[in-house]
Amino acid sequence: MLSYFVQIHKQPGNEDVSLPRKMSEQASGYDLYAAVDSDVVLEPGARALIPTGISLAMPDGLEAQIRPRSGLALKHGITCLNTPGTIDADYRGEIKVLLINLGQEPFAIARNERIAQMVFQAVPAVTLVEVEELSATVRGEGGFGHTGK
Ligand SMILES: O=c1ccn([C@H]2C[C@H](O)[C@@H](COP(=O)(O)OP(=O)(O)OP(=O)(O)O)O2)c(=O)[nH]1
Repeated sequence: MLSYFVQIHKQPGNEDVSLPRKMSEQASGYDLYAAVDSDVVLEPGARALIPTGISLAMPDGLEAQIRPRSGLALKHGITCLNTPGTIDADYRGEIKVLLINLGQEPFAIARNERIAQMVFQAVPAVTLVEVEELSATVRGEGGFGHTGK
């Protein structure tokens, strides 16, 4: 199993906000906690950028993905608008979560509430090489449902 050390830093004023946490031993995601000063109410259809109070330093070759929590999505229609959100290895700013309320009722996000999850992924080193022609395949240019139902 690949293993990495990732540095985590709490933004000042957020000592009380939980660090990202795995809720079971083999969970893929670390739950992220809202570092809002007071409740943020998301009206149906509204979106908001929710701070988490943390920033990271990952080794080169790693990214973090911000993904929705299925329970919030099922019960309240709360999901991430840009999912999965991409946290780059060289980003040192506060991690924020762009939530949207696709439900029918207003939803209040409280300080220290679990709002999303963060999954670390290895990113291969890729060099794009421009060529005049691409190698042939059976599929060719077929896509967007060309194989039918
Ligand atoms: O859900 C997210 C997505 C991104 N980010 C931060 C980390 C990421 O490294 C940076 C830039 O994200 P992205 O590349 O998605 O944004 P962009 O719209 O392309 O902006 P930029 O020009 O700053 O790269 O913003 C978050 O905190 N949460």
